[in-house]
Amino acid sequence: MPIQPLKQELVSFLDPYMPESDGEQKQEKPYVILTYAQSLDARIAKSKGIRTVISHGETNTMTHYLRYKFDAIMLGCGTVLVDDPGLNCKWWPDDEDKPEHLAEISPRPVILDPNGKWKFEGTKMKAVFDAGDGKAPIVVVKKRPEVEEPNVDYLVMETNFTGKVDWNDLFVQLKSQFGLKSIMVEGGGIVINDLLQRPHLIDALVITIGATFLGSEGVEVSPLIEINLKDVSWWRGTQDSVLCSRLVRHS
Ligand SMILES: NC(=O)c1ccc[n+]([C@@H]2O[C@H](COP(=O)([O-])OP(=O)(O)OC[C@H]3O[C@@H](n4cnc5c(N)ncnc54)[C@H](O)[C@@H]3O)[C@@H](O)[C@H]2O)c1
Ligand SMILES: Nc1nc(=O)c(N)c(NC[C@H](O)[C@H](O)[C@H](O)COP(=O)(O)O)[nH]1
Repeated sequence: MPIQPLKQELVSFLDPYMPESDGEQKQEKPYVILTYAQSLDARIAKSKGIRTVISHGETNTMTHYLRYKFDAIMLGCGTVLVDDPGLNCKWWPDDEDKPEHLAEISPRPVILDPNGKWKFEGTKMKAVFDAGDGKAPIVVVKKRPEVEEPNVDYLVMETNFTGKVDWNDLFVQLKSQFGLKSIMVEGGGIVINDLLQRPHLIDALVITIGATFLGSEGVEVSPLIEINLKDVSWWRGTQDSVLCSRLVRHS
């Protein structure tokens, strides 16, 4: 389905929080933003197993604009198993022709799946890839699968006693092994709550706030510790608003 035109004011609103387009970024780690849509009661879905639309058409297009600007889009396996997302980019500049294949402008999906629960085959992401409209994923696993899927790259990483990989190591590996200089992390709940607690790893937040309550059974975004924001800006749309900010880093 085609997306709405991009509200032009969103370009200048987002600009201070975007990665440098070409300049060589000197740091070891890619430029990382955390971006998601939440309800007024800080829920990102009605429940773990339900794909829930929170964004208005305007902010849905904004997400595609972000996909255009970033090298990679990262999600936990909880989200890909429930939402079956395509993760490609359907937006390109008005003054450019439609790309022959949307894969050219789409970010590389990165799926966190240490226990190998998700398969590329049979997904919307695979159908999009087969049509030339999206890139094949990098899957982060703790052990290389016995049967590797065609076109998938596996990044094997150690996990700690909670089954998690070290975020800093992960970002550094994604840049050094795959050349990913910028990553937008889209969720879901476990990933967002974990990363919000690591302000030193997050370069910016882009949060859509929808005019809805999803209820206490919903997937909640609420980090264990207090997190303070700086350089805060707001954009107000027809139905939802967007907050951009940086996170205060602990000394
Ligand atoms: N509104 C939004 O913007 C938005 C965005 C994304 C997802 N969602 C919703 O979120 C829900 C899913 O969230 P969730 O919390 O169940 O799952 P999730 O997507 O956060 O995935 C969690 C899984 O990712 C892996 N993982 C997370 N951190 C890891 C780490 N550091 N190292 C290794 N593996 C790691 C683990 O296997 C973990 O079980 C769905 O309902 C989805 O619709 C909403
Ligand atoms: N920005 C945003 N607003 C929402 O209301 C919502 N539910 C998501 N959720 C993020 C989740 O990862 C989705 O599954 C993919 O964003 C879908 O991606 P596709 O359109 O299939 O490419 N994201």
